[in-house]
Amino acid sequence: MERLTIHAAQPYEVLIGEHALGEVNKLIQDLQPKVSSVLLLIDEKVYQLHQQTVEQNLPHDALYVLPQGEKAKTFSVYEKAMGAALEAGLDRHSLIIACGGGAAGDLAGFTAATYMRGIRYIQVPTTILAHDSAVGGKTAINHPFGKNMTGAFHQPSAVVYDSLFLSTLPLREIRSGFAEVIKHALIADPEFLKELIDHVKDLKEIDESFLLYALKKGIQIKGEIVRQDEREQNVRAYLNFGHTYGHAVEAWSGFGDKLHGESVMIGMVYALLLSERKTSLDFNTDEFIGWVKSLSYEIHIDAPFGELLALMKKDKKNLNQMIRFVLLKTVGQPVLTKVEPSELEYIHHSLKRKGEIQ
Ligand SMILES: NC(=O)c1ccc[n+]([C@@H]2O[C@H](COP(=O)([O-])OP(=O)(O)OC[C@H]3O[C@@H](n4cnc5c(N)ncnc54)[C@H](O)[C@@H]3O)[C@@H](O)[C@H]2O)c1
Ligand SMILES: O=C(O)C(=O)C[C@@H](O)[C@H](O)[C@H](O)COP(=O)(O)O
Ligand SMILES: [Zn+2]
Repeated sequence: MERLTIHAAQPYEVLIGEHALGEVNKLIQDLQPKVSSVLLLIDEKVYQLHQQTVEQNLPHDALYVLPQGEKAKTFSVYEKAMGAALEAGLDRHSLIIACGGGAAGDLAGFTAATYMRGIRYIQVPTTILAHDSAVGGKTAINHPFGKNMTGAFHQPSAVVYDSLFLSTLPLREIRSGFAEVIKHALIADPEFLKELIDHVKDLKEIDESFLLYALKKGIQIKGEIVRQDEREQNVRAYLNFGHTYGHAVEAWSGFGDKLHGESVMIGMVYALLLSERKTSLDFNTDEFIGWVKSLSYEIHIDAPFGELLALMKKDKKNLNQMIRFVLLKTVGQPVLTKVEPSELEYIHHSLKRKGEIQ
């Protein structure tokens, strides 16, 4: 197990690797002010698969089981989680443990951010994707109008990322989660991207130690951006690479039909094609597309452009009614750029053509 530090205004540790869960008890005991009680909010599937491990390692006074995955990020589940916190009698020195993927983490984090105007929480991520979601303090629930439309910045007190959970992930979730690893490489580190392309030929067979290395690297990249800009006033927007079109795809498909990482991959390929037109991108996009297709990622969605545009018009990065996209000049050099709907429509059709070519 290793420890990384996230240098937010209030720094905190990420414990990552084998046996990290064994540290939770001590970690909670050491928190100041002393924790008065603990509510565990846990993804249903994770509880089913790992109940014994969870009961042994995550101390709690009350437990509330969340619906699986994205179904947890709704107003009605938020109300129920809040009710569970009230019923458990949490006070301002209580703690919430968020255990699950990004959806459970976002819902539990938002519950912690708003319970009595904010109590502490720790993240216990259980998916590959959650190397991203558990770190950085973005918490939220969805609205039919768009992803994460109600939320708060609220940093966890710690992140405990035990690799034991990853062994039960279905391939589709591995693929979805790995898209955010690729995102971290694209926005920050050409060497890392090269390592990913060289090592990862089949997502069913990623070497365990390489996976852990890649997750740590992703967390370090994200941590450095969060250090510079915790509340997305400037460079944090780069972490949103692939998410403008990606979130539209996710919302259009009803939150669940297309997974977050699957949608982000479509959004990243879209943003690369847009970069070719807007920034004279210095990158071999076709080679990249070949690689991600070989990993069985889809790179387009058959959705009407007008409906995706309406969703992109609600994106949180927009200013003064202008859609703003994170584009790349080259790998490791993102830039936030205003884009016209006509340019977006052109790329939507190019992407469809590329997506249809085998
Ligand atoms: N807050 C952030 O900074 C941030 C960053 C990236 C993504 N997100 C959010 O994260 C969410 C996606 O997270 P995710 O991909 O982790 O998906 P998820 O939380 O929806 O979980 C995916 C599925 O895997 C199951 N699962 C979880 N852990 C498992 C395990 N160890 N073994 C077997 N099954 C397991 C869940 O029950 C669910 O069905 C999206 O809502 C996205 O918006 C947030
Ligand atoms: O941490 C960030 O900042 C990100 O943008 C990370 C994204 O991967 C993540 O999906 C995030 O939830 C998107 O945030 P949003 O502000 O676009 O809702
Ligand atoms: Zn994301």
